[in-house]
Amino acid sequence: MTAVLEISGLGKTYKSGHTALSDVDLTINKGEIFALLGPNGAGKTTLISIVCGIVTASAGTVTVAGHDHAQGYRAARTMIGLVPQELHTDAFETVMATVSFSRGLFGKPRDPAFIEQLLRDLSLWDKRTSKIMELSGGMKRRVMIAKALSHEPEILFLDEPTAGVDVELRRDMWNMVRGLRERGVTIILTTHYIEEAEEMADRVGVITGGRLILVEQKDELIKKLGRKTLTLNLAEPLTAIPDELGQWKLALAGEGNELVYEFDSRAEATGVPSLLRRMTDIGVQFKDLHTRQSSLEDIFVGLVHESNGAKGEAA
Ligand SMILES: Nc1ncnc2c1ncn2[C@@H]1O[C@H](COP(=O)(O)OP(=O)(O)OP(=O)(O)O)[C@@H](O)[C@H]1O
Repeated sequence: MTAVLEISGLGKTYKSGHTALSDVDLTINKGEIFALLGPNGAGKTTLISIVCGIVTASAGTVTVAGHDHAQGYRAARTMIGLVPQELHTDAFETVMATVSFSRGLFGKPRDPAFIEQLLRDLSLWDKRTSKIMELSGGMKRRVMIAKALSHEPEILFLDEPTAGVDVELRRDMWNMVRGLRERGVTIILTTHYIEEAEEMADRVGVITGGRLILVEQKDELIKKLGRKTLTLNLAEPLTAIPDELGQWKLALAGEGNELVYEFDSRAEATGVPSLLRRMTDIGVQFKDLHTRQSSLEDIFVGLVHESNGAKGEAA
């Protein structure tokens, strides 16, 4: 695996005195899709903005494909495309002029065939002579993507790309992301839609309070997702878990009226059938049962909560 982006000891304290990032270390590999998850104000945009040269870091280093960000900024920045959260572009220009101009800004030679293909891929070709101000919000977002890709970057940052977009644009966006990945482009996105990260990302990072608290392969997270909880509503309450049920990881809840069993739903033997048989054998009856699958959202919320709790304790 080749590292395309290396972030080390990155920190940012704004002039207001607010520390938005603390000691962030992160390595992104070429060709991967990395999702950065975090609650509002976690520091996601600050992180992206530093890498894209919009905000200056207070501490740490950023290296883009071997180019040190501070010394070789131009070379580093040319390799990066950014689709920002906020849409800002010249309202009076046409789509074609806006996108072609962006390419020129990075010193790339004109390539009308490339721009045409890009506009076609983003369903913007028919709108190429329209002024930006005449476009719908979704179309404007497509223009922002076309601008970000106009200089053929190797790394694409998407900051909340699907917030407030319609289903069609979201689908197009993900098709585009998959297509770019096939061509070896590295994609780093922030999203509030955790299912999206679940579907698209190779790896996931969770950031909260300016700290990167977890970076993990999505498959690993899916293993965690595989955890299920079975709750059995008992016919008669229990005061303790019977010794005969000692081999299962059980807990009593609901004042002894519920028996809760947590298990790995992907495991070959979940232990559920044998547990139910054993309960029947020893005369512990249940009226009802239900299962619940933990989602990435549960894991995410739990992590953020834990981290905030730890901060509170430390304070
Ligand atoms: N220019 C600034 N001056 C002072 N504080 C700032 C500035 N920009 C951002 N912040 C603060 O830094 C923190 C991190 O903000 P950032 O925009 O990076 O978060 P985020 O994770 O992108 O949030 P969201 O999901 O809401 O976009 C927030 O508390 C924010 O108020």
